[in-house]
Formats: sequence, structure tokens, C-alpha cells
Amino acid sequence: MSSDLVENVLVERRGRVTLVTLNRPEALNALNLATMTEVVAAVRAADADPGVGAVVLTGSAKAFAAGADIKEMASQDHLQMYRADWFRGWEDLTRVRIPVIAAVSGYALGGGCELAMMCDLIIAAENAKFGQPEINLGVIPGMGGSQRLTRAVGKAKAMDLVLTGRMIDAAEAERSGLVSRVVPTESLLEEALAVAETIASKSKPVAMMAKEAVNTAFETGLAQGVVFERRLFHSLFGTPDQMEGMAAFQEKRPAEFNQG
Ligand SMILES: CC(C)(O)CC(=O)SCCNC(=O)CCNC(=O)[C@H](O)C(C)(C)COP(=O)(O)OP(=O)(O)OC[C@H]1O[C@@H](n2cnc3c(N)ncnc32)[C@H](O)[C@@H]1OP(=O)(O)O
Repeated sequence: MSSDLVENVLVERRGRVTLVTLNRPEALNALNLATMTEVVAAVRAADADPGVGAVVLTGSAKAFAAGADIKEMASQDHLQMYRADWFRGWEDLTRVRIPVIAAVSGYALGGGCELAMMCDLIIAAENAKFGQPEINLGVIPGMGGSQRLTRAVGKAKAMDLVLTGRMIDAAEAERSGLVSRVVPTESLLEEALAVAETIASKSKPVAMMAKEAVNTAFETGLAQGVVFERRLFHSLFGTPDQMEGMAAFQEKRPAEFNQG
């Protein structure tokens, strides 16, 4: 296990998984621009590393992230926001090709909830609290929340959360389809790393294509998405991992996939 502390983020290697931990406890991991740069750089480095098959992004027990850094944003004016295209950098996280898991304990509010939703799946601790409270600050979500939350939980629940600013607990988040699983708070990291390791043990190119196919459902219409999926599926019949996976099934043995 190697580890590297950048200013606001701790990056560790755990087997075939990169663990990225937000590290601004004094501000409940509020997401300032420096944190954005460091998180995106860490996840992109993991994506480029042939030995890494998945990333886990987490925060502290009290807060995954309590939102964008209000103190950093408060004094900006319209033209400064527009010129800097404030928050655009976070979109780079959604372009990485290996699966990224958000392991959420405590608060995931505003930009924190939006950051979790940029990941491919969210595993929540029982103490997790999600919300889009921007309306209480006189703004609306600005890191994709109104779009990704609506796709994840549907219009009714998204309107409720965005218009009232209320928080939901892990159980409601799971019922709503926002999170994949809820686990005991004390075992969150262990569970998230185990899921990540399971994903990393699969064929890496196949996991990347599976991610791309599911994401296409978010971004295109049904007919286009189904054709895209079928074309990816066909292309896998040119890979050793398809041959290995199907041979292993017939020979009643575990498959040994290429993870590079
Ligand atoms: C990205 C967009 C465009 O979508 C917008 C956003 O994300 S806007 C931000 C949305 N988030 C919020 O509105 C949540 C703000 N935080 C809180 O409401 C509370 O901190 C809390 C309910 C999460 C926790 O309350 P409590 O336990 O009482 O802790 P605090 O004393 O409030 O906080 C400790 C410390 O952290 C600082 N803090 C917390 N959140 C932020 C933040 N989003 N930005 C900057 N700083 C934050 C808080 O100010 C405290 O520090 P000190 O002031 O004591 O130095």
C-alpha cells in the first residue's frame, strides 16, 4: 500500500483499487477549487494506470462533502463565475473510463451530493444524509444536481429535494434509487473497497464497456442506446476475455481475465 497526501486529498493504492479520501475536516470537506483540481487529477491518474481497475472516493465519518465551498463562492459576481466557467472542471471526473464508487458517510449536500452522483455507484453508510439545499442559499444546484438527481430518482423526488432543500437519510436514498446499497457505518470503507475489488477482478476492458453502455442510457434515447449496447456486445467477440469467460463457464472453472 502506498499513499500520497496532496493538500486537500489523500490518495492510496489498495491492490487494484485507488482510494481517494477528501481531507478538509475543518470545513466538512467543502469542495473548493483546489480540492476539485486534486480529486480530478487523482482519479485521472488512476484511470491512466493499467494496474488499477476501480476507484473509491470517500470523505470522513461526519461528511462526504458538505457542498461547494460557500466561503470561496460567496463574493463572486456573475462575470467572474461565467468567465471561469465555475465547476466545469468537475465534469472531467465523469469522463474517466474505469468505474468510480462513492463511499458516503455523513453529509453529502449540494456539491457533495452532486459529486457522489458523478460517480458510477454510491454506497451509503447508515448515517448518510443527502440533499440539494442550494435553495436555502438563494441559488440552485450548479454541479449537475438538477439533471443527475432527476435522472436518478425521477421528477417527483427531485422536485421535492431541490425545492424544499430538505435532507434525506440513507434508507430514503436507497428507496429512491439514489444509492446502490446501505451498509453499517463502521464497515463502509471495507464494503466499498470489497465492491471495488470485485469490479477490478473482472476483465478491465469489459468493465469499461459496461460502464459506457449504462452511461449511454443516461445520455441518449432508448433506440440509440440499445443499438450502442449491441455494437459494444458484438465487439467483445473480438477479445480474448470473451473466449476465456465462455470457455471457463463450459469447463466449470473460474475465468482468468486480462486486467490490464
Ligand atoms: C455546487 C452547488 C452550486 O450546487 C452549490 C453548493 O454546493 S452550495 C453548498 C450546499 N451545502 C450547504 O448548504 C451545507 C452547508 N453546511 C451546513 O449546513 C452545515 O455545515 C451542516 C448541516 C452540514 C453541518 O452542521 P454542523 O455540524 O453544525 O457543522 P458547522 O459548524 O456548520 O460546520 C463546520 C465547519 O465547516 C464549515 N462548512 C460547512 N459546510 C461548508 C460549506 N459548504 N462551505 C464552506 N464551509 C463549510 C462551517 O462553516 C464550519 O467552519 P467554521 O465556519 O466554524 O470555520
